[in-house]
Amino acid sequence: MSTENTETAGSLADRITKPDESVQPATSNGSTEEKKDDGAGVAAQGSSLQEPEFDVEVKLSDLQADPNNPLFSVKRFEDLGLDPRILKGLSAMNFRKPSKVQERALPLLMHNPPKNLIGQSQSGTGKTAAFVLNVLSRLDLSTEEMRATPQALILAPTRELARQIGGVIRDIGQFLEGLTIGIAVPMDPSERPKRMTAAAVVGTPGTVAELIKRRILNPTQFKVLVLDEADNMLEGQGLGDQCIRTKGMLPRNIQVVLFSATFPPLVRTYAMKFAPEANEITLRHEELTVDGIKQLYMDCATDEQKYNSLVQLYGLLTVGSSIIFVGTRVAAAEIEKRMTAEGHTVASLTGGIDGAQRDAVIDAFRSGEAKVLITTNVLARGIDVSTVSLVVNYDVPVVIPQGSRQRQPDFQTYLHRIGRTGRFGRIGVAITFVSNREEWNWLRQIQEHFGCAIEQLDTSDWDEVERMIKKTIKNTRAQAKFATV
Ligand SMILES: Nc1ncnc2c1ncn2[C@@H]1O[C@H](COP(=O)(O)OP(=O)(O)OP(=O)(O)O)[C@@H](O)[C@H]1O
Repeated sequence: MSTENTETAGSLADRITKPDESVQPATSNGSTEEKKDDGAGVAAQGSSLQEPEFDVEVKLSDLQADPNNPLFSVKRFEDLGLDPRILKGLSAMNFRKPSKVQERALPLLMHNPPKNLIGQSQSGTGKTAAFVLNVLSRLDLSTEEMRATPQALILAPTRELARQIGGVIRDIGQFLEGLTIGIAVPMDPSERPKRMTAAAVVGTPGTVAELIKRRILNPTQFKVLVLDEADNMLEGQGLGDQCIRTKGMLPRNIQVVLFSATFPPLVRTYAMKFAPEANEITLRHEELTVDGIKQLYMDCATDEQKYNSLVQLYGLLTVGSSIIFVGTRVAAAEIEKRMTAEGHTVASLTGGIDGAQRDAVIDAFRSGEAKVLITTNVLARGIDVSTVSLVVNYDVPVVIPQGSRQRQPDFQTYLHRIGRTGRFGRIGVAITFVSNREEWNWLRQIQEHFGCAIEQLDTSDWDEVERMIKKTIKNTRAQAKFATV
């Protein structure tokens, strides 16, 4: 499994956040603890890598008017049969037009009788809102009793993603009176409530299964089951087993919705069993890279030179927000320690730290208080922080396929990692470090797999590197304006 699995079958430290805790009940002011920007901006906000005169409104509408762009749609949200209070929520979030995946998925999702859906779309194109709109449309909040009855279950691979999705439900549903949201992620057993009484429940699979088993969460009235990052959730053991176990405890006729940017062929076959007779929205792997993300690599002679390159880049990293992906928790801790000792301000988040600390770090990163985040694959997927303008693959993501001893490039993880930048038409830069022939080969395979160009940055001239990155952002932005993704 490529993503660092933070919750295993044995993990009993359950975290349940009642609606009034990390995710607040729907309010009309839409204030959020995990403050998101309004979604209409295109350039990385707060980044001096962007040009200030840039007209973000023009840009997003240009992208949404290009039929070849994943953000394109002919319809308006008003044409999709949504409740006026939900439309009001979208408007408050400044979502003007649906993206392609939202326009295509919503009629399929909201059709009655409900049908299953397997949906694929590039990173940062609004899959979350697509399934959240369906979830909100299907909740019955008409009585006190129903408001306290769990009706929709969304499973995500990590606590950070579960909390983020809870925030999106709250934001879009802010005008739905009585909307209650429960977050079920690992927490101390002493903090567990006796009963989870929220209409929409978002959680990680192990915790949710455990809550159902302990009769804290009543599974009998669930109408919708969503798996976000579904390929990751279903592949391999661990999360996959937990998802199957959980689904086995839910009503048989539940609507199953699977979303991801990636569905490798083997997992897709399995996904079709998990979501029988599903409608499908698919992409070829050559269509998966996002034009707004400029992909670069740096040839570093040694591991030490990798570190030196990172430190050299630091000035650029802090211009916007940046994520540095490393292969292991140990590597993350070492780099953090070394950089901190040398006077740099960096934060780190891995599966090795406790839940409360993880929440504090990701919240600080979202708010911009922490600008450089060192992490493992635990944050490779789904995390949406629109100010991220730079992603560094300090280590090329690799995987050891089952039954093999040979490491291979992890195509899916590469795509998800670089997709933490370039969100919803924004521009971003992804730099991968390679320090030997093997890594260089992996990178070449990644390039071939996605049919994309990954250009070299020359580390012998740092002024040139800086110029190149700034120029890249400018060009990428110009390209993205006429993108044919
Ligand atoms: N119709 C819209 N108009 C404007 N902004 C939108 C719209 N839909 C989604 N967004 C914004 O786009 C960003 C990316 O959305 P989201 O996180 O759902 O992407 P995703 O497709 O799930 O990506 P990933 O595959 O990386 O998980 C979010 O900040 C969201 O608020």
